[in-house]
Amino acid sequence: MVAVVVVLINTAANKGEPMRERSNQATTAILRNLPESEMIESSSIGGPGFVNVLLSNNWIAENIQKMLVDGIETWAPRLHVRKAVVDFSSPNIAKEIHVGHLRSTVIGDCIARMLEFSNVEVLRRNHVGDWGTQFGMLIENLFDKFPSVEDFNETAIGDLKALYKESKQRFDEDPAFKARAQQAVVRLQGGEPKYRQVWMQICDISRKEFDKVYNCLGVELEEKGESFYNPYIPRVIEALTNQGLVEENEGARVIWIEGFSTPLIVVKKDGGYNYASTDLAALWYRLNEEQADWIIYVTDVGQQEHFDKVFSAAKRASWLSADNRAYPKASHVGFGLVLGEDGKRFRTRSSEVVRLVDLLDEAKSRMLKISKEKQADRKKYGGILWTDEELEKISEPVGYAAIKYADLKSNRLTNYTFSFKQMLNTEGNTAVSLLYAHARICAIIEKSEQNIQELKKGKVVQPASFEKEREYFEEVDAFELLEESPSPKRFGTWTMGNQSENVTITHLCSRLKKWQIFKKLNYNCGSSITLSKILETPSTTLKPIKREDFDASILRTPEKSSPKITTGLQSIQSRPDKNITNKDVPQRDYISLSNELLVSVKEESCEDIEVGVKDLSLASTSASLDLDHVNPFAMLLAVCDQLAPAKLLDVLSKYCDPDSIAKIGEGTYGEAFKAGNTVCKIVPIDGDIKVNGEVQKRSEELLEEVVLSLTLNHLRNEGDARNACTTFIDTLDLKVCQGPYDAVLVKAWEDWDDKHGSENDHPKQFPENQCYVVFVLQHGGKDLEGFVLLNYDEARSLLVQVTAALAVAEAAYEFEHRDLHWSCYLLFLL
Ligand SMILES: NC(=[NH2+])NCCC[C@H](N)C(=O)O
Repeated sequence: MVAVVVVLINTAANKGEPMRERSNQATTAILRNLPESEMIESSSIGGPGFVNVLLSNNWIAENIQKMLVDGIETWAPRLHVRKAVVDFSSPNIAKEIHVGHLRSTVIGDCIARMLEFSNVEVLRRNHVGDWGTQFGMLIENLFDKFPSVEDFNETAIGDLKALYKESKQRFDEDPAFKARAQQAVVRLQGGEPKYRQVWMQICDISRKEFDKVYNCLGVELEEKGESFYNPYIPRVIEALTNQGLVEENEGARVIWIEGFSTPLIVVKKDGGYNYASTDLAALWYRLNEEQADWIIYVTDVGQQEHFDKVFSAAKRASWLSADNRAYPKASHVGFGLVLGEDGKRFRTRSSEVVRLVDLLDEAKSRMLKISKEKQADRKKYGGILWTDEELEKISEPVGYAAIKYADLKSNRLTNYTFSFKQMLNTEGNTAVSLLYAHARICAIIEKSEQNIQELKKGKVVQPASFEKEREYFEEVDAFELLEESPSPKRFGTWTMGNQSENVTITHLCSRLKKWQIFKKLNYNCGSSITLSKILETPSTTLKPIKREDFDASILRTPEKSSPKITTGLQSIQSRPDKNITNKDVPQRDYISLSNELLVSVKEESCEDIEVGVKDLSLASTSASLDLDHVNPFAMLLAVCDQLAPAKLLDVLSKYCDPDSIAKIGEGTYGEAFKAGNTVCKIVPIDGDIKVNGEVQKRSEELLEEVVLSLTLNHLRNEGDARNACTTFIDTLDLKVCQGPYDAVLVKAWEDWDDKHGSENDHPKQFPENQCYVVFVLQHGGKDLEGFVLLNYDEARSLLVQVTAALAVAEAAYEFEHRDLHWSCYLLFLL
């Protein structure tokens, strides 16, 4: 395990020489003054402004071990804080709890957890807005609707949101109502029982809604709403006045704060208190009654100025120290807006505020849908099926976690775009994939049947070498392959392979590595080594590879493989066709298996190598085949050894009785038919109509594929031991055809359709002059998607063979398969 810490000293370091000079001095000074520490393995300058510090593997291993034995708590930082108030979530009664409050809830809970982890006593405060002027209009409106207080209850009050809307409209439009509402605030705040009672009922309804959200998110909060601090306000204002901080301003009483053009209003013109008066009283209470050392407020960045002013007033009153680092202290933790995918404020389609319960529900139901889709896959491939209850059960926490995680992962201070699609992605940096990884780790631990608690207490685990890590992951990959394949899961298939045989996959890796090193060493003196020899690849067996020590005596002089690549083309060049250029395919002069190798070569030759490698690439036809000057269709014919296109049935019937031809598969590319022992892949080309919803491939594209097949066929040349491998499917023949599907083919197509339901277009649609390329291939067996891997050895053997084949093809022809999926593997047992 290695960690590299990069310290950015000055981003402006590149801007000018003096700056660079200074940054160099700084990095050197830091390096020189880094104290000796067992934590640090080594340190170096990593460019202007950067110091790289490599953490010691031993130190990390020892500490992780200590943590495993003594518990993660021992890693808790020691803070100079005994008690903290985290003021978060804090929605407003009778108003909707919205996505802004969701952010506050998620971020605030996270801060509270971190402090709790650090052994700080945390007061998780829900500073709900339960004391605003909104209550006047709500209560007055309710009195109009239900003249008798006894009639009030939750069902009668019903939807608070609607009540709020209605009351607000009356308040704005009807001056008499407005006056009554204002009176009602005074009566409520004066403590009149009738008003108090309705107010409490309204608060209860809102509270229930808030609690639903907190339950879903697993967040605990203790409500101390604005109303709680109301009795403290007069005393606090009086104290501040006595300190000479409160002044008259335009009829209001205010505190002036340096640096702000408007003061902090603490008593309104009408003598009422406001948000700021409450926050001053709350701050006083938290400092003096609750004796908190650190008070943290989590709200959107829009409230930054409010808190700056409140904190500055508290500093002027010496409640807080002027030094921001000193305790007790108060901090505002702001966050950006939540935006919809349209870049605007997150709203419902009818531009209403989104209800948080609905939002959480939607995350759950979308997750359920995704889980069900995965279930359908498992059904298809024979995986373990879950019951509906189980699916339901996992969708809830995963869906909710997705929302939380997406929020926490985003930059706190910038606006954040809410996207279900992104947050519920099963891959990438999302809660879903993290939880999946966690579940897998748990499954591995469970399957290992080891007592983890006991293992933890064992002796210090020496830092694993990379070799071992790789070995481990290769094994895990083999397991994964087993699990993903439709293997029988219930039988005892999780055996670790045949331990008595001296078989390890590591040997493949170490041999590959040695081979690379040898190549590197011998690059300039011109010797190479035969990869297939080193690998001792079992070409088509599903038996495990045997241990074979590397034998340096098999070093050979590298003769490049290019003459072989071009065999197919050379046969074209000898044909009389005028359209084909006589341009020779460049000789393959450079073999590069890794960047490491490229980098190690002397500088002046780097460019040549790059050019060489480009020329070699099978994809860069421009270098090997000058397509600007040839007719690709003619070229295709020539490569296929034809003067004119053949008929489909003539090609296929070479291998069997036409009536026995059967369709065996399909893709958007075309269709596969079984003809005797071969599989004929028919790919329509060059036509103008769309086939299976796609534009048809052009001759030039097929030409590439055809040359590729021929090229890979050369690997089968078993007479030559260099880079030999028979793992790639044998291309027995290649033909360009023309004309519609023959009746037997149409019948075969329809038979398959009856059984499997084709997703492809009916071949009837092909016009008279439709062209195709037919790949006649060796029948390779069953594809991995449907193949049952029975044990670890089989999975490993498959991985070894595939890896080896890819390595051989890469060594020989720079071939890279960039889209390997499980229908690309065909398997059969020997
Ligand atoms: N002490 C505080 N001011 N806390 C934050 C309260 C947030 C406020 N109720 C709002 O919805 O924006």
